[in-house]
Amino acid sequence: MTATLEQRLDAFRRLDDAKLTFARRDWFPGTSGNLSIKIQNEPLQFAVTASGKDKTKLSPEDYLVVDRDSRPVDATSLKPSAETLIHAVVYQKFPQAGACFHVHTVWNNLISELYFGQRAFSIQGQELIKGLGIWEENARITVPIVENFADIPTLAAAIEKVITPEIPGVLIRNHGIYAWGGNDFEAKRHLEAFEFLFEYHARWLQLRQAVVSTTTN
Ligand SMILES: CSC[C@@H](O)[C@@H](O)C(=O)COP(=O)(O)O
Ligand SMILES: [Zn+2]
Repeated sequence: MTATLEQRLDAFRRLDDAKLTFARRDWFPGTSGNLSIKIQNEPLQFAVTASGKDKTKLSPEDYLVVDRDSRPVDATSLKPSAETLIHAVVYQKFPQAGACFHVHTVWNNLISELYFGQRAFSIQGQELIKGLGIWEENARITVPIVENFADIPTLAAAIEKVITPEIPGVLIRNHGIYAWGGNDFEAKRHLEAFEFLFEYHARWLQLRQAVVSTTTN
């Protein structure tokens, strides 16, 4: 069965909302980033951003519906995001995921490079960890980091290997983050929580260094 027109339009409208919200935060520099919302699991079909578009704008040619192999479901001149395969991997590994958002920010890039040696970034005792749906007191989370392979099937396979149901996101070294959730509301909340934690941690390191320098001089 293929997605109905109503389902497509609903997914496109939700993608418009998410896109404009993230664009206001400058989360799509240089046309980077891609977004998807799942329409159905069996067979997998999801709406995804078209490749190379200015994601700060809306146009009638922003999204298309693709299948598990990243192939457009309808005849179209639009090209799906170059990174569509990563969305497909997330939906196939976690059938309960309903939306997947990818942004490049300075903070997620800094954290991904700083902690690439450990292949993971960990943080503990931050209230915003609850934004990831983790409510235990003084929780510690660990976000996996993968190499930024230029070959997308290689990158998608590396991501597939490290993502877990506990942590709804993965960092790609000096590239960006993929975050997902049960629906677009939850994926947005997860993405915002991750970005807060990255920025907090990077700023904390800077501030701590500044304080150490002034007290030792
Ligand atoms: C223009 S730099 C970013 C791209 O190389 C890519 O990483 C990205 O996020 C956007 O690709 P796209 O094909 O538009 O979805
Ligand atoms: Zn990207």
